[in-house]
Amino acid sequence: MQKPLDIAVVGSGLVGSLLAIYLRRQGHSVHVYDRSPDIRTITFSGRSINLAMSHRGWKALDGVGIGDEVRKIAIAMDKRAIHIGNEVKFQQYGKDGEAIYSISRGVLNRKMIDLAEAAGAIFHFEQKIWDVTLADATLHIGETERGEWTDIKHDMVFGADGAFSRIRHRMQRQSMFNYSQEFLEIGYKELNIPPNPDGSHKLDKNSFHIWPRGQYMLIALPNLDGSFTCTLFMPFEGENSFASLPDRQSVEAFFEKNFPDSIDVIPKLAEDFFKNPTSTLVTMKCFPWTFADKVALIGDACHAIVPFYGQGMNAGFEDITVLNECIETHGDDWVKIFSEYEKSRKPNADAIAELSYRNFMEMSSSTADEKFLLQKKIEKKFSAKYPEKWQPLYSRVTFSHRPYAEALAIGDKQNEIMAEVMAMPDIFEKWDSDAVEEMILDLLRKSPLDHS
Ligand SMILES: Cc1cc2nc3c(=O)[nH]c(=O)nc-3n(C[C@H](O)[C@H](O)[C@H](O)COP(=O)(O)OP(=O)(O)OC[C@H]3O[C@@H](n4cnc5c(N)ncnc54)[C@H](O)[C@@H]3O)c2cc1C
Ligand SMILES: NC(=O)C1=CN([C@@H]2O[C@H](COP(=O)(O)OP(=O)(O)OC[C@H]3O[C@@H](n4cnc5c(N)ncnc54)[C@H](OP(=O)(O)O)[C@@H]3O)[C@@H](O)[C@H]2O)C=CC1
Ligand SMILES: Nc1ccccc1C(=O)C[C@H](N)C(=O)O
Repeated sequence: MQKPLDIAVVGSGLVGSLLAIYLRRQGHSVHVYDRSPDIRTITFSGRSINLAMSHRGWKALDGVGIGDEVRKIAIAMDKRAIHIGNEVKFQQYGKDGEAIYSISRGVLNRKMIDLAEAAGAIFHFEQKIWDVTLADATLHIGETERGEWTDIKHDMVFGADGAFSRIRHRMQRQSMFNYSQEFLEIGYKELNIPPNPDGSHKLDKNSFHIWPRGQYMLIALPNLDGSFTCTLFMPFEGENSFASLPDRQSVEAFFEKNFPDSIDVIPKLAEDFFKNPTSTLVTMKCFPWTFADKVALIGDACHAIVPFYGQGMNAGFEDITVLNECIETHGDDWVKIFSEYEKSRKPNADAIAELSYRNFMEMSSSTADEKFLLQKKIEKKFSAKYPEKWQPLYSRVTFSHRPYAEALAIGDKQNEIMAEVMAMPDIFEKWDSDAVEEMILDLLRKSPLDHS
């Protein structure tokens, strides 16, 4: 336990509500402010209905003993189901027993607010934070940006207010504060596959479904009620884009041509397509993340990434794990805690931003490529035989707690090795042979991966 402080958390999203639980466990009084109404009292309509949770997320939840509670509402997905034409191919994610987990964002967020409240955090909904005075951790709250504001002073403020953070907005005015934001030319739209009349799932429930089509793709994640939430990722403009689908007829024709096996399972295709918004995707980077011992950013507020690795929330939860480790090490020295926290997290946030960006190509193009699938098969076999010599990149990111930056660096070296292996003549015939194994061992001897 630390010396008790009066701490404000701005944002009651996934990261803010979990952080509130951790701060309560350290003995602080915690006030959480959110501009939106209490998500427990409204029908949830935010971005991405469901999310994939993996090892890093589970560790943060288990750290305050709420992992098992959340596991009850999660569905394991141990493989990709890749839909090409009318055929489905499966690609296992990791070792037997390893999986990523589909969870409803709304259900998870509601549960965490309940748990944070039970832990003693006090929530203030429909409170818009417009500004913060960094030097003394004072929040400025009001109905409108130009109207009257109320000032509320705390000992410390955490900005967990998402990709368009107002807390970060104020920090941006500091000299030596670096900031960048880049929107993708690809947007997304959510669609729905309802359950069968008996409540069962229409597609394999324990798979992450992908329809890879190069410049665009459709994905589907299972929900507990037997439905799937689908997301169409596609360019805003050009051929095969949202702009090229202006009406019911064009949408139906596009899906019939490009996703023929989805037609029967998405009954309200055109209706949902025009009812649901087309949303944007952004990568946001900044540094520093903290101001003295007064203000710190956490989660999407300091590292918004594109969603293609399913790691944004996981990375935000890992911020909390690391912050808590810094607290355990440095006691009440918050200057030290903040400085270690941002130094440790920044390179890893940058690494997962890069990996997430790259995973769009892997999902939308490579998964449709026989050579890619063969490469994954070779890596899986080699890693099963020599686990201490080779852990595939996907597992390093998803089923490990080692730093993302290490995964990126080692993954690049592994790719160089695999490029040589895949260039072997007749690789499709001899992928299972001793010659392939020998070649990998030889390349590893010449260029070790620096396993720790
Ligand atoms: C399409 C899509 C799919 C995704 N899929 C996954 C996935 O499968 N796995 C995964 O790990 N991650 C995924 N992510 C990323 C994940 O959604 C985010 O990383 C996560 O929501 C970040 O949580 P947060 O609490 O930091 O921010 P947010 O969830 O954005 O919460 C911020 C909160 O702050 C409040 N707020 C904002 N401004 C103010 C203000 N001025 N005053 C008061 N309150 C304010 C908001 O109302 C909100 O409640 C996905 C993202 C997208 C876009
Ligand atoms: N990494 C990524 O790719 C991410 C992408 N996104 C995308 O960005 C877009 C916006 O996301 P998100 O912020 O979640 O969406 P919201 O719809 O919640 O917010 C969008 C904007 O509307 C304003 N707003 C919303 N609600 C309120 C309110 N109650 N009071 C005052 N202003 C409000 C905010 O403006 P103001 O700034 O003035 O408060 C905010 O910047 C979506 O397309 C989403 O998918 C979002 C997060 C991460
Ligand atoms: N949650 C997501 C949301 C959007 C796009 C991808 C994901 C993923 O999780 C991808 C998964 N990790 C994969 O590599 O197959």
